[in-house]
Amino acid sequence: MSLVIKGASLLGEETVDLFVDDTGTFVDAAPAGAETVDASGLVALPGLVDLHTHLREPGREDAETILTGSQAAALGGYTAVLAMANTSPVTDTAEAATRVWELGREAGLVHVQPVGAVTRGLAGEELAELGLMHRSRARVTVFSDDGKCVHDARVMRRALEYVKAFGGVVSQHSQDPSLAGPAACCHEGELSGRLGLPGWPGIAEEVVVARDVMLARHTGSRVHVAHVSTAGSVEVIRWAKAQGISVTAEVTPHHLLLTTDLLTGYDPTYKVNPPLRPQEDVAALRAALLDGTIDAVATDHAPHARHDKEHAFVDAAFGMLGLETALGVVRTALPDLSWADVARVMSVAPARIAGLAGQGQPLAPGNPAHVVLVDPDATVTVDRDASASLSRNNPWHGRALTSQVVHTVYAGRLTVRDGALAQAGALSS
Ligand SMILES: NC(=O)N[C@@H](CC(=O)O)C(=O)O
Ligand SMILES: [Zn+2]
Ligand SMILES: [Zn+2]
Repeated sequence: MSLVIKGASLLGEETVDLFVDDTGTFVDAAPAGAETVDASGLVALPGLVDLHTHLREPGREDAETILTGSQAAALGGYTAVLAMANTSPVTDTAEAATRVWELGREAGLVHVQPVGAVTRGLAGEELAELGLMHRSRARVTVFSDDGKCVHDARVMRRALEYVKAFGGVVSQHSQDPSLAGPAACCHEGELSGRLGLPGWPGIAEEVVVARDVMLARHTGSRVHVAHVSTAGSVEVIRWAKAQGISVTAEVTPHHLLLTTDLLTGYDPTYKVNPPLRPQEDVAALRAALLDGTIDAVATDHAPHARHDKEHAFVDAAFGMLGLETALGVVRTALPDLSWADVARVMSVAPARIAGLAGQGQPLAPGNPAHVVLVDPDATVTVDRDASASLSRNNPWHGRALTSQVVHTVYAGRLTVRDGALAQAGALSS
């Protein structure tokens, strides 16, 4: 099906018509018989790209599947997601990575790009099949033990040396386990003491970020810092970039808007790794995103079944949903961010970091048609039950967020139309 996207405001600037042919490519004139999508008043951005998504398949299909996670992604305006490796079994072989990639293709709603584990079983000891995963059909280029830190410096050094050969990148979950162990669940400070919750100090993140940028310098390889959460980490990354070290970084929507004081009610919805931080850190993260020290926003969409999340705070699983709300949270947290900057941090930079050809490209003839059309003025009150995700651990429930995804186009096909999933029939046409 070819498309005419009529009257869209390109990155919030001039109003244009966009034409898509039946191969899913932008062209410079309306193809015969094209379907018209009314985009008047809507902002057109390149389809969003999420560097950090947990899809839970294989292993925890009660919490999310590749299909339901793809649906949530499309509703959030995404056309590509990187699926983290901490599934069961772990994505640590070419076969496992290829399977995730294939299931993503079958779902057909976004590009699902598997992230490969750095170490076998995420155990932090032996390297996983990095080269084989890269040479598989999935062409894995991003490797991460996310959920766990690659804390052994020798293993991290080896991994960086190994992926350098093919331009890969290691995305690190920065958490020194001797400073913040598995029980650590609340930003360490006056509040963690008062609440009696095990503290997760900012320094446990910062020492790993500092070590890793030095390893990146030493190896000449590329490191990516997942879910940066403290002002101290921002300082280290700013310094490293100024030295010309190949480091990139992401921040989550929740770390841009929510603060640690939400934990006073012991609501496990707000339990996440790394933990919510004080306002000073939130302010530093916002400033770092604006000045380019932090390259990208990544959701860290972390669905959990009720029976894993609805526990006493210390026993509940870490993580919160994010795909469907990310754009609204970014717009709400940073109302002055230009649409060009939204495109930069949510599409262009993440596509570049992950090396995803065809994603994060200008909406121009010759490029694949991955587009999101956003109502910039809408206010949406989040309802956790109106979600494509199988999980309900949504920290935004009941909150009003600015802007709404109206249509999403993936490879020239409408995956979301008028704010709802497009019919399967329309997808296959
Ligand atoms: N962010 C989280 O709190 N949880 C993630 C793991 C992770 O991103 O570290 C998960 O897999 O549930
Ligand atoms: Zn993590
Ligand atoms: Zn994660």
